Amino acid sequence: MQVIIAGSPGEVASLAADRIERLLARHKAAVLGLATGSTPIALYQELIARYHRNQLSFREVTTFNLDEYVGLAPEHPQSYRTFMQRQLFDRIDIDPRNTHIPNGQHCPTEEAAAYETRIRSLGGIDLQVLGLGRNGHIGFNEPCSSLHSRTRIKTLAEATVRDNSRFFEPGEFMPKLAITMGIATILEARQILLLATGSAKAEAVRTMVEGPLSASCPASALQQHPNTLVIVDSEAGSQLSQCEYHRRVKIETDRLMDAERSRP
Ligand SMILES: O=P(O)(O)OC[C@H]1O[C@](O)(CO)[C@@H](O)[C@@H]1O
Repeated sequence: MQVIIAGSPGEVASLAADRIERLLARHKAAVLGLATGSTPIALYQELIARYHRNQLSFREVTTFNLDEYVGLAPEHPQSYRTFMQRQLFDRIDIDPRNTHIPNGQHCPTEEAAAYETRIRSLGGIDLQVLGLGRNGHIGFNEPCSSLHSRTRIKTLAEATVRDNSRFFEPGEFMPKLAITMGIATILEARQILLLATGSAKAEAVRTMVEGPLSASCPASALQQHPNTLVIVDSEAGSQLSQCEYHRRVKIETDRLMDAERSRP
């Protein structure tokens, strides 16, 4: 697991966009795994800006989102499908037929199995973007999720329901169930990019990076993945005991990249 502690949420977004830009430069038809929540919004804005500057095209890209609320129609204002359309898909040149999000109105068991099959049939995910729940969840894999889990229905933890209630109007129905890629499904992505910003995520970041591998912190499963990059801002990284080490790794990596770029 490589950890980059960026100076600001804006830098987190820009470093993450660099990774995606680099992937698309060598693989125009890449398969991206995408996430919802507040954290990736700045990344999506950066990708949209780069698309407008003709730095990026999504014409041949395929996407798979991590999760969707059970019971919400795709066109529901709070569905993750609506979120993705508004935050990214409607603002870039992606072919809508290549964007995949579980359908919260289909039978969850059948939908989950079909989702796994669709991911596999398109060659698997090249790069998976992840946010991080305050309780250490990734996707909607709440604490105690099996580290071998596949896409399935999950009950949301109370903390998650509380955290995500900010997206719903007071008194509005908020689903307590979701279909989510499993932890084993996520770990099959060839590259993982986890983003976290703000002090509310500091403890979860520390447990994910430095804690024991444990189902109590589902994100700690990423310690087993051979190509995971965690990009946090200084607040989210504030509880890491190896802060200085991570900063030095970034300086050395930047130097190496500059040297690569300036090679004739
Ligand atoms: O970025 P936020 O809004 O803090 O959300 C963090 C996590 O919570 C979720 O939105 C689900 O609760 C995840 O998709 C995300 O990884």
